[in-house]
Amino acid sequence: MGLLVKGEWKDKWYDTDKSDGAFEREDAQLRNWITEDGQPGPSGKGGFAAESGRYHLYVSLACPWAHRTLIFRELKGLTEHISVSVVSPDMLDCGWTFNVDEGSSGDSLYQSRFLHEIYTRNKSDYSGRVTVPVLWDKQQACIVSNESAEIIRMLNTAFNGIIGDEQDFYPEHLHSQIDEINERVYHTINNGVYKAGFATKAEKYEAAFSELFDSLDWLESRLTQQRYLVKDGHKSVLTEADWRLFTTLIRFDAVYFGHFKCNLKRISDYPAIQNYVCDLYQHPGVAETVSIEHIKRHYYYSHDMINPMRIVPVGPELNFSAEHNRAELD
Ligand SMILES: N[C@@H](CCC(=O)N[C@@H](CS)C(=O)NCC(=O)O)C(=O)O
Repeated sequence: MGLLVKGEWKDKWYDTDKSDGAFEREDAQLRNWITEDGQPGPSGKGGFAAESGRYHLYVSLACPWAHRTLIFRELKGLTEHISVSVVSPDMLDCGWTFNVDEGSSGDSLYQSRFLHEIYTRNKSDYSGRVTVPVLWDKQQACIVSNESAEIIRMLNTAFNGIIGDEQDFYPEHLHSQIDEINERVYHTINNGVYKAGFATKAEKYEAAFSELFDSLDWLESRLTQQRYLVKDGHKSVLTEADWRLFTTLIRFDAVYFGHFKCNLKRISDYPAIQNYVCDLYQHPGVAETVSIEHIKRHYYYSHDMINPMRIVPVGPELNFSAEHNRAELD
């Protein structure tokens, strides 16, 4: 694990000293948008028009943030239009690598060895963390974005004219409801598990732990009443809020419960949430984006600060293909 400082790779773990033992996630720096006609999006510069075959995603199958982008690529029928490279699950001294022997697909564009080469190809003196996902423009040979929350919004709409798909996971009239749920889910669940797992002081871990399980209780009661998180009139509808939550829930029992010490309850102890995960997992195209093997290997093997012997647990038994009762709910 490390970062780039003026284009030079430095092997360095997260610095929690400056925040008294709390893990604080850095904001993504590269924030351009693909739009239908290449006009600038809400941030960054323009010139990134939606085109078939022009863009490439660098992802890790282990990473919950990258996972969102793979799900949207599937849901929106973009697999033929946006190519993908998968990094190795092992993220050690050199950061994310394209080591094929360890399960990477290799870098089909530049045959790079390390993901940090993609960041310096974009900007030779880049300083910052080298994270997945990365959305790459093959035409201009540069990074469009390294912020998953924004990449999924681009995939949701920018390519509609090309693919003829109008499914909208962030409909205008539901923005405020979706944003409000995303806010709580992000801070207490998506990033909450990391705040618990990467804390270096007990009180910071305990604070994240209690917020996390308060939010899971809130979700259990909400999902007992309704199929999806957001209501549109009487019925709930599937939105990006569900997909953003899903990528954390699917990793929970395999990794966060043990490795990040989020062990008050497993997801399988919450009947409604467990069925909800199965429901989303069984949505067409989604199971293909889930690799429990990469997920377990990445966290347990890469974070030697937390698991110095790098032994990857064999269990638990997981069955996301089980029957669920969710279709009966509003
Ligand atoms: N804001 C980013 C966060 C991405 C992120 O933190 N990815 C992790 C993998 S789960 C990563 O690449 N970490 C490497 C590092 O922090 O050095 C997003 O959502 O796209």
